[in-house]
Amino acid sequence: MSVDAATSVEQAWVARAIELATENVAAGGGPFGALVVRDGEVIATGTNRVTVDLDPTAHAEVTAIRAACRALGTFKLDGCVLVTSCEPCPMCLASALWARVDRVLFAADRDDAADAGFDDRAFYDVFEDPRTESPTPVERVAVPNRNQAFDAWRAKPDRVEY
Ligand SMILES: Nc1nc2[nH]cnc2c(=O)[nH]1
Repeated sequence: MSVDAATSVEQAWVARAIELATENVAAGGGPFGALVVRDGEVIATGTNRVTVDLDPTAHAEVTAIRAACRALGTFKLDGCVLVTSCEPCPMCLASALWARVDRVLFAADRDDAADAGFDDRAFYDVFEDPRTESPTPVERVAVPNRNQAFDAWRAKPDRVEY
């Protein structure tokens, strides 16, 4: 869907995410804000808390997803829309996938984030561009019991799947 096709309600959600992001800068956090919306209702909001909480995973989208899950008492956000001031980074996109949100709406993109000094685009390149090597080595270690935990999982009849 193109940005131009967004409804005025969606535009208002995005505007709120940008407002949260801007307020968060003044509060000492990163310039990112997000909302989780279900049936037109804002379930939760989130801002970037990386430097405030000393948590590199505390991106706005992740904090919004965590807050929404707490508010709804679930780990599944199907039926929800994640609205964010900036295109989700690979971690936030993966979080949205794991949360099973129905849609993601964003305002600024990875190039805008790069212009502001953030590595979103560089990290996308690690996943999307085969010529880009991961700056962090990721190496497999050969062990005979590599599937031990998966075997335990498959054998557990009352496992909670997600
Ligand atoms: N989308 C997004 N990108 C980021 N890059 C660094 N922090 C963030 C964040 O909170 N959200």
